[in-house]
Amino acid sequence: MSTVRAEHLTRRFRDVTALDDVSFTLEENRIHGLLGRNGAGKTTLMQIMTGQLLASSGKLTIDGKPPYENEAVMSRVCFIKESQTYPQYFKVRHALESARLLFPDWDEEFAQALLEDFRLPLGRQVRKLSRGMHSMLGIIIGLASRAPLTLFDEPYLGLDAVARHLFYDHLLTDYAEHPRTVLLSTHLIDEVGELLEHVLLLDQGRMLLDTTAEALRGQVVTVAGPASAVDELAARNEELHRETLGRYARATLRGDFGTAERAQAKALGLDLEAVSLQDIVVRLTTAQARSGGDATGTRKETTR
Ligand SMILES: Nc1ncnc2c1ncn2[C@@H]1O[C@H](COP(=O)(O)OP(=O)(O)OP(=O)(O)O)[C@@H](O)[C@H]1O
Repeated sequence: MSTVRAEHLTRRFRDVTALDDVSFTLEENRIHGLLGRNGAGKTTLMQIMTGQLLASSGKLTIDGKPPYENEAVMSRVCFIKESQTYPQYFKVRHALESARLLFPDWDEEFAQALLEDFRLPLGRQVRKLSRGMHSMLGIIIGLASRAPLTLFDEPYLGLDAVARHLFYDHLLTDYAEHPRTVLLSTHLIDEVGELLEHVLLLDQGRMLLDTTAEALRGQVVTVAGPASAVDELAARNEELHRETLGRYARATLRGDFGTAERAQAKALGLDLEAVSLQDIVVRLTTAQARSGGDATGTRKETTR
């Protein structure tokens, strides 16, 4: 178990504000998704969490302690990133042996089972692995580490659909038996929609969304029907997107879509459609750009 707390975290790189006053909590033993467009600040945040970077200001703690140069904290953290490098001579076997030494909760039997499932050859030199096989190695280490805080930063570059689903299945099954805090950053949002219990959405360094997946489903809906009825509902909710065809409109709205609001929409003759996590992310980040974000890493206001 591991809890991560960030308070007013900011990280600047010269004129770029990669993280801008970000506060959130990762509750222990949950699978969190870290979403956001390219350059949103996801990797920067994970680097601060793993003590590879210092914040310019603000505070981040893991179980109450800062991770930077803190071996006791870092022994409980596994960070799997796409750009992981290994010594030139390393074979898959060596990478797994190092991981076994590094992670106190390492499960060798599980690692061997994963190797078989992913069909990764133990004796192959890591530098000769294909792009997807390289990702598999990271995923195997991330899963078998059983680290109380496991971070996956875009872990599956080059992985085919079968291997990606193997990863999702193993993560869910193993997590059910050995709960831990997981943070997964990905652009394949629809694929992980069902996996995530909590969603964090970064946009130009700011936290646009920090909510449970369940709450989010009740917050964003698409309504379709007579434009006047859509207008009525849009007047008391945040409108993220709209398409109009004559007197017919279809709008994605954000608000509190509980039983009463849904009944009201039905009574107005509107159809309600669920919105996929990917569409929610696209709509929120596009609405954000329209409402005053700029391309330099700063933003004027949030939609929260
Ligand atoms: N070492 C650095 N020096 C200067 N700018 C940096 C550095 N690291 C990150 N940045 C900038 O900070 C911003 C956030 O980058 P980051 O890598 O955290 O984004 P990301 O959300 O992980 O993006 P992607 O999804 O494309 O991997 C970007 O504008 C990036 O150019």
